[in-house]
Amino acid sequence: MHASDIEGDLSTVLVTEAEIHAKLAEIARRIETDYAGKDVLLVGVLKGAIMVMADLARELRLHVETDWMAVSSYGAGTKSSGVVQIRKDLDSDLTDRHVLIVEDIIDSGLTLSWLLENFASRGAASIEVCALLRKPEAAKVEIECRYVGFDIPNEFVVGYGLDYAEKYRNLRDVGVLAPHVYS
Ligand SMILES: O=P(O)(O)OC[C@H]1O[C@H](OP(=O)(O)OP(=O)(O)O)[C@H](O)[C@@H]1O
Ligand SMILES: Nc1nc2[nH]cnc2c(=O)[nH]1
Repeated sequence: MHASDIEGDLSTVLVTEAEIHAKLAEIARRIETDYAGKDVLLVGVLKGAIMVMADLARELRLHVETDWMAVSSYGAGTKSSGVVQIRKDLDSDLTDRHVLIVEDIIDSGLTLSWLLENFASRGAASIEVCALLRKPEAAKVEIECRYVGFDIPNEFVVGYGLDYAEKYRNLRDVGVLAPHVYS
């Protein structure tokens, strides 16, 4: 069975692999300009950001370091609990670092709002956010996000790192699951 057969579980493809790669290339050019002459620390938020991190980092013609943070507010379901837990903290000291947080999605904004406040106390020189997807209609808090890939409708999406019950992260496109998957 080929991995792309799981694409059959999608009712709608919202963003294709090709669109994602074109957008990450655009964002990478902006980051190269904005951070010229600076060392950047890319902080990926596990697990959803694995694909964005891998593709964005390889697209950048800059020296970057990478680190990972694991936080969770979603558990196994499709609704944010609003309670953010640290599952894995950073290995790096953020003092005087130019930090670019790499996220797959901003939904309610609660995860990033919490992360930004947490990072602000660690002495970074700058903190910015890059998110591949954003759901404007779902925002419970406003997040200043310097680099946004796509604004999408307020629907639960999977693929390109985003899961449903830990599955579908390996889909190449981003889409909405068909109703039969939930039953
Ligand atoms: O804006 P919010 O409503 O806070 O949602 C965004 C967060 O939700 C997802 O993580 P999740 O907790 O599902 O963990 P995962 O990345 O390990 O799947 C996603 O990766 C973001 O971190
Ligand atoms: N898989 C998935 N995780 C999320 N976390 C916050 N929003 C979403 C979403 O739409 N899909």
